[in-house]
Amino acid sequence: MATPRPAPFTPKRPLSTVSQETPSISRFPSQIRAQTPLQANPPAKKIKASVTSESRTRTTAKLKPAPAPGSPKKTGIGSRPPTPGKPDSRPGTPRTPTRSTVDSASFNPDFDPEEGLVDFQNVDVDLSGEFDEDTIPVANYGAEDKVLVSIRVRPSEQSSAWAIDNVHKVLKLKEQHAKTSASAAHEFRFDEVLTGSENKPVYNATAKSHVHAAMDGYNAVIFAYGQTASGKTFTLTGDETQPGIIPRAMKDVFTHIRRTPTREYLLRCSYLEIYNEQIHDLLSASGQPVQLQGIGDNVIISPLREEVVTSLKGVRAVMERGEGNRRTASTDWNERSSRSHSVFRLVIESRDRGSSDRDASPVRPPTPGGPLLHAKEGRSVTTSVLSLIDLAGSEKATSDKDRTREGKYINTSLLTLGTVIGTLAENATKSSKSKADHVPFRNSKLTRMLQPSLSGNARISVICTLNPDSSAIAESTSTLLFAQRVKRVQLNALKKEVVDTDALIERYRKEIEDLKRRLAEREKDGPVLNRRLSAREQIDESRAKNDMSSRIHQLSKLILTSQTVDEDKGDESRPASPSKLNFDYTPYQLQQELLASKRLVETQANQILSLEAALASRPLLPVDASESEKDKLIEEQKCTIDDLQRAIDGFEAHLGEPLRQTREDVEKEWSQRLDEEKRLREEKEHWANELVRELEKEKRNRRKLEQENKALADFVSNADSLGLSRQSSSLQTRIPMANRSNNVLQDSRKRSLSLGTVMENSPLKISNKIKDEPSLLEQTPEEAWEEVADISFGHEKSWASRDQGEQVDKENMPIVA
Ligand SMILES: Nc1ncnc2c1ncn2[C@@H]1O[C@H](COP(=O)(O)OP(=O)(O)OP(=O)(O)O)[C@@H](O)[C@H]1O
Repeated sequence: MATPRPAPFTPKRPLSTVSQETPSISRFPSQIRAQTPLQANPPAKKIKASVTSESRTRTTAKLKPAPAPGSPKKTGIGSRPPTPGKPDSRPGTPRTPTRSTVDSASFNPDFDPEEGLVDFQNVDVDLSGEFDEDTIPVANYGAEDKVLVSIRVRPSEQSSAWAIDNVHKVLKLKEQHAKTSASAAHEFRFDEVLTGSENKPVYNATAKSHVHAAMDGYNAVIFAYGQTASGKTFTLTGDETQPGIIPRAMKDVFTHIRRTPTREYLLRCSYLEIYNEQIHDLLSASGQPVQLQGIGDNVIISPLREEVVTSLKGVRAVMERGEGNRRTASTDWNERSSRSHSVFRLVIESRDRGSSDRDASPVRPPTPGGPLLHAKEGRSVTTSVLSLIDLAGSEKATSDKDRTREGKYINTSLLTLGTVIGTLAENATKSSKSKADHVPFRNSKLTRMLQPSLSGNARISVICTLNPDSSAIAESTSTLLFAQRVKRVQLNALKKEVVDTDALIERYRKEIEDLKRRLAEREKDGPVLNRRLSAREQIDESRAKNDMSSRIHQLSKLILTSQTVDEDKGDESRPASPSKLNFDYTPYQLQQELLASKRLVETQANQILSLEAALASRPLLPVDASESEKDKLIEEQKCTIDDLQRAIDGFEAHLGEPLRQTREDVEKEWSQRLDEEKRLREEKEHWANELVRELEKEKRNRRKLEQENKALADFVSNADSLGLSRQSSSLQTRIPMANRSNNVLQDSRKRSLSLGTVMENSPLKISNKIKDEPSLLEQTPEEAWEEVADISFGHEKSWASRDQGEQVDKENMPIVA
């Protein structure tokens, strides 16, 4: 049996406050609308149906009776007024690119990056009448370790089912309803219990201290939770007469800057939504799904467009653009129900402006629990993120198929949020961390995105919105139980700061200054230079200047975008180039972007090189290292030296030994050869001396023989001349002469024998020719005699013929003779 559908809460608003033509800015004050450039050209955005816009009630507005249960007014998307530039705004359909008209960092060569830095002098606070001008509260958020949980009960035309005690911050179900409800006995107590349509007290009680915590360097999360049509969007965004938490928070941010002359700030904002478990960047026209990367509590949202904002007006414009891209639809309970969880993020970077300013300025007291911001040279950079989350409302099944499907996703993620909060609350009560239960953060995109904050690294404020009607008691009780669980979650948020004074922001600032100086020089020389340049060169020069401007612009954006990550890197987290490509740019602008990116890569490559060089040349120990550190280093180096020595010894033992052996063997062999050669030489010298001596002796003997031969010849000739008997005398003469010659030959033979012995043993080589010639020593006495006779009587002739006919080696001459 179909249960009667609860009456939708659609309080009406007087038509005069909102016009049909400008529905997109229905949530902002009319005076703001007048200032924004969107007025002339309203941005493409999905809006609540005019009926819904009108239905927003003022504080004192009387709520009109709701349509009869069971017959909800289904306006539907198709029945909404046409939205300029957005023909089909159906949930889930691709969104038409929207162009930023904000004074956030748009692509403009004349953009001065210094303008991106906001301080107390140049901040545009744009104080409006409806905003609170209270002094900044210095809340004790530093000591806070619990989630700030508040209940906001929406006004209702019906009588409330709940007894509300604002003073004691207690809610209790009324008697008449308690009988049938499970929460009958429950009395719910929270940090704040708020009623009415005034958003200012809600902001002051639930968000203000967290906004200032974010400005002071803490991550802060403020989110609204509750059933559909209970007032989450109204609380966070509000309308033109009742700005919600987000516009008030933004206004407070700029007020804070104006009141803090000691620091300078850089603000970036992004806007995304989780629709059917897919994350979409509400500021990017690319339609590219956003991914969650990182490990554990380190969650990177990428690619995500972040826009530098320098004024409240700029923030509003960015918000409007994002709002326009949000998926909303009419449901049975809400004419413009949020069909997604939306997250508005503001990244706040700040740094000290220097000691002189600090001394002169009124200084806020240091934040309790947080580290001091002042680094060595007082230029540390503090980064924090303020997240403002409007959750989709939990709901029962609707009559629309698409809404039912969306509702399933919404309910699943809210259920996961509940489970995560429940587990965290349970874990907070456990004494040891090892007993802690696994927290299923990854079960939904919402909880995964909130993991760092829910794990404790953020100040959290939860505003649970209630529909006080009796028909919603079950949902309200569920919401209150969720709120109770959240209250038990333990927090431990710390400031996030870059203590290193060489932070990126500083380095890029230097580069920006350098580029600006160079650009100014070119501008100065421009007129003179242009006269000398051809038309083509002038265009090139102009392009170069544009490149420089783009580069300045790009760098100024880079300073602010350390959150993005290279997709290809997977889970590895590192600062990377931001994904800020705007497809609304003209081709020329895209080219400029490309050029600027290329140059950035080059610069970063150079920076890497110089860092590597610095790393390589850095001393092993700092100058002010302690003695123990030095001793330790010496000890380590000694160990290294010992190791090296051992290695050298090992080398000697295993490789040096064979080499030495070889060398010794070679040396020995050559030394033996040398000795042998020396010995042979000595022997030769010795025999040469012997030969010389023998030769001399032979010469003497020869001379003696010649003398004897001559004397004999003289004697014979004298005897012949005396006429002695020729026969007898010749015979007689011959005999003694023969005897005598024999004697001489015998002597010669002896001498030759001794010389022959010498020659035989001599190492000197004797010519074969001489060897073959018959020696006197080997001749018979008769032959010798003939020879002698021949010598006696024809020696002159004999020697002459020898000279002519025979080639006798002179060396052998004495021997033969
Ligand atoms: N405190 C309030 N005072 C006056 N009007 C309110 C209040 N809370 C909610 N409303 C009105 O109730 C209607 C539904 O509120 P709202 O859209 O904020 O609900 P929601 O919780 O965001 O719903 P959903 O989850 O479906 O998006 C709106 O028209 C809104 O103006």
